[in-house]
Amino acid sequence: MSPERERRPSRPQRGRPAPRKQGPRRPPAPEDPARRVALDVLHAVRERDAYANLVLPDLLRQRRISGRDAALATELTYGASRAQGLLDAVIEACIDRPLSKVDGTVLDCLRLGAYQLLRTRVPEHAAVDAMVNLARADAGSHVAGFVNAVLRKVSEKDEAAWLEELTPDRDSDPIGHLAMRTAHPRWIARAFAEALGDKGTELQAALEADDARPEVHLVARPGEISADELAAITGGDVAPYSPYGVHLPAGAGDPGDSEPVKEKLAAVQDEGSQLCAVALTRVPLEGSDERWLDLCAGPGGKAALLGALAGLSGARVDAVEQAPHRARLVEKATEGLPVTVRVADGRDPGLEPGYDRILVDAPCSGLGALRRRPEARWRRKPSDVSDLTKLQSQLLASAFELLRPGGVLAYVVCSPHLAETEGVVGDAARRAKAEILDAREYFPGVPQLGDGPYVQLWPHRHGTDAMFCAVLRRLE
Ligand SMILES: C[S@@+](CC[C@H](N)C(=O)[O-])C[C@H]1O[C@@H](n2cnc3c(N)ncnc32)[C@H](O)[C@@H]1O
Repeated sequence: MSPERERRPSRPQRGRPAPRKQGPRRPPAPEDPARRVALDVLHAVRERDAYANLVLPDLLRQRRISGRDAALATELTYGASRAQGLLDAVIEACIDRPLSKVDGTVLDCLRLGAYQLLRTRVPEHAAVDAMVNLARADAGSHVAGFVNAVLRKVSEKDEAAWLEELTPDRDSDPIGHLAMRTAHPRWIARAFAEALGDKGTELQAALEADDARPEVHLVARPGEISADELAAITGGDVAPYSPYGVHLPAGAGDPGDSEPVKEKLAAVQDEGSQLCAVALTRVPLEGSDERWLDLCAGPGGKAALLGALAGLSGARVDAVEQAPHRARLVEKATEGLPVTVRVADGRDPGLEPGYDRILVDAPCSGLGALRRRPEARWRRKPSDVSDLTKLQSQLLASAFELLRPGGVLAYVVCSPHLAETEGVVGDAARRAKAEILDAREYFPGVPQLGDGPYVQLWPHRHGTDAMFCAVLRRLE
């Protein structure tokens, strides 16, 4: 064993990255464009809270990277982002201080290097040398020895052996065990376990499905094109549950390029979102059924579906959105439909009460759609949930004020976290004197919906995002 491997590497420096001695960030290393892009994306995510799946395609385009290099850059960026917790645990086991004391740029290099060593077939020397070079370029030559030593230590074991060493015991800590095995933060694994009422095989299936890349779903605009026609044109499959849904095959290319989407006969929308919007329209009503409201409408996916269905039944939709730029997206999505978009705070939107149907698709932690954003699970914090539940309760209370007696409301969040789902709804229903309806009735044909009255969809059960839907009727 080399002396490097015997020594426990020490950290290169404390605190923030060393100022670069040669002015601004270096141009991409021409000999290793894939790793350079991956590193730059991790940097943007860490420093600017950027979204990897937005930054990466931009950088690939700007730098004209395609083919195998683009594929490698994508694999490294998304893989290292998803597996961050596991990679960090391994790196921490290879150094003699907390990870928080490692310079951010160096840490990005270590994460990318560890990912290559543990989860790809990149040869050890290629992975280590490449990351040492990048670390040297970005953080200075004094870090090269440290990065080299840490990565050599990481490479002494494969992923299975590291997991064996680092994973808590399944019997004494089942949630910690699965969290580490599936590279999820413990608090998210616990939230899933509480929502599922399971810490075993089903939790494992849920966490594994959360790691898989989601299929792309389209919604066929009601009255314009049927799901059958849309499936035939796009080469997709008619969705199993939504009457308007189509699942595109993997690798079908950019759905925005397909003719039906360009002509606004269809749009990209997860089947779970379609089901929740449609559920609201399925609830029987006595009396008028003309005024519908979408209280949190941006960017307009559900408003467009509701608008199309309203158009077919002679109703109109008011779509409220607080953020002006998102309200513009709603306008674009609902062009030509009987939808009026208003920029307002849904907690006090200044609208005339008396709505027949209201959708509250509330801002939420998004724990149900983590699979769409590789880094999202590591960015979210438990405190996000407590901040959001207050806003969710206020929006729901406002919606009840605007609903007519006998009118119906769907409360939807893309999260299975019990505080954001049952917690918010139970409180609001008590305060507003509302009846909680059995939402499962409005999801016909959808299996595994549990005991009700709420509907919680799951990627591993339904192939959808983990959307939650409660349906309530105002009593008086
Ligand atoms: C989950 S998203 C809605 C998704 C949308 N229904 C769709 O299907 O495309 C929640 C939206 O609520 C908006 N929002 C946040 N706070 C709000 C408030 N106080 N009033 C109205 N809208 C708000 C956010 O800007 C965001 O666009």
